[in-house]
Amino acid sequence: MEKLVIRGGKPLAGCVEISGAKNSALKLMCASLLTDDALTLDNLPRLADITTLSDLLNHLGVTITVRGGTGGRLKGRTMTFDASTISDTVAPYDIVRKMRASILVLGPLVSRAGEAIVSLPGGCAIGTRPIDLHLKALQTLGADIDLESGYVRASAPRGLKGAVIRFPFVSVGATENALMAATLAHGETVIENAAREPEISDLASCLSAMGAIIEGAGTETIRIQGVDRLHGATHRVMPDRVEAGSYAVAALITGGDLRLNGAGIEDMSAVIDALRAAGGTIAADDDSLHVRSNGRAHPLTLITQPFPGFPTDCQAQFMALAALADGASVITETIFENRYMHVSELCRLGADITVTGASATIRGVGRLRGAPVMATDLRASMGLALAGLAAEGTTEINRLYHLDRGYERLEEKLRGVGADVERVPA
Ligand SMILES: CC(=O)N[C@H]1[C@@H](OP(=O)(O)OP(=O)(O)OC[C@H]2O[C@@H](n3ccc(=O)[nH]c3=O)[C@H](O)[C@@H]2O)O[C@H](CO)[C@@H](O)[C@@H]1O
Ligand SMILES: C=C(OP(=O)(O)O)C(=O)O
Repeated sequence: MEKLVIRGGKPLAGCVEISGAKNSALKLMCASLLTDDALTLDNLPRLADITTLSDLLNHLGVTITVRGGTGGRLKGRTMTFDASTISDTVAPYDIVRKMRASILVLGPLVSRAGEAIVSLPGGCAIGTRPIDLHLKALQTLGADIDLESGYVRASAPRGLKGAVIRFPFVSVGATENALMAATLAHGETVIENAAREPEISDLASCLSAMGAIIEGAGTETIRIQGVDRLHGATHRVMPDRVEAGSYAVAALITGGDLRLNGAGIEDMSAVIDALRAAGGTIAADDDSLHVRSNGRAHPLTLITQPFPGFPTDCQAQFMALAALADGASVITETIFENRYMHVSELCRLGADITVTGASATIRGVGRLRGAPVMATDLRASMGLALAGLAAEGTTEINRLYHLDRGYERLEEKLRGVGADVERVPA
């Protein structure tokens, strides 16, 4: 076990390279199951979740070749996924329990191999996170679904059949599972009330490069004409908009000035609006986002929403910023029912936050003071790290494995812009 020790109070300044998006990379890797040719992905981040999914794909028979970075040590890796032979269609509990996104092998497996047995991923700290919409979508495409001993058994021995899938509410993962499954279904599939997240568009563009016929990705209606087979392709993973949003908050919360190279600015409007509302000077040029603090943040009113709304994955980070604002902020979480696990830990650093139902009222304080805190989930951990960077004294963040799921070389990137942070044995 390791912990992060942050000696706060230093304004961060300089450039941060933004990595490839975890939440796109994982789905793109699952898409490799749809073809017996090789799929090459560039700009893959070095993250624990990528390793976990690689282990799962290996278990299913996918051969993976890693070709190192495309540039300096902080550049992404290139990996080739060869699923010419799917030797096993069981995604075991031991791997799936480490990462919920493992459920994204279900659609591709049943669509290409005609069957899949995938462990139910279970809930996690941020909510119960059922997968009913994923299962309903695959049933609509003609898969037989049974739940047995903690596993989902999906079968479609004669292949899936295109259909109209109408989601009752927006789900990123269910849209992705349905989209991947539909590429090899017979006939046309229409996904209504689809998620519009940029990661869906990135997945659709990779699938299209593999020969899929897809229209409307990035809108609420996606049309897919099924094809007999997909072929290999090379695709570059989009930038991580949540990582970029997190470093943007690091600039404002420390009174700093950061240039975020490779940030996907066009996918960050809601976050950029929030950074401006907080009083930051934000400039976008080419592929970098320049974020400069103008002193203490202004209070914020934020509501998490599906894209293009403000992302739930940036909620904890902006709550840390609001904790030091010059007035009272209100943040409302509408996506996950339990995504306030960081509140009590922020309060241990001196924040003044009250949660009522889905809303948190954050009364800004003049300063935070370092303390040992416990990370509960990925973004909560980043919220605490950001608060620690601004706090007086030393903050220790335990359970670092949460951060390692989603932030590539965090302490290296932070040290590169002047933070006093180190990883030590816990
Ligand atoms: C690996 C990945 O990309 N994770 C992201 C993905 O998660 P994920 O794809 O799991 O999130 P969803 O969009 O599916 O979840 C949205 C809401 O729908 C609920 N739901 C979802 C599916 C279902 O079958 N039934 C159901 O009730 C969930 O519990 C949640 O309350 O999108 C979330 C929302 O932007 C992000 O916070 C996660 O970082
Ligand atoms: C919640 C997240 O990831 P996951 O869906 O994999 O838990 C996240 O990236 O913030």
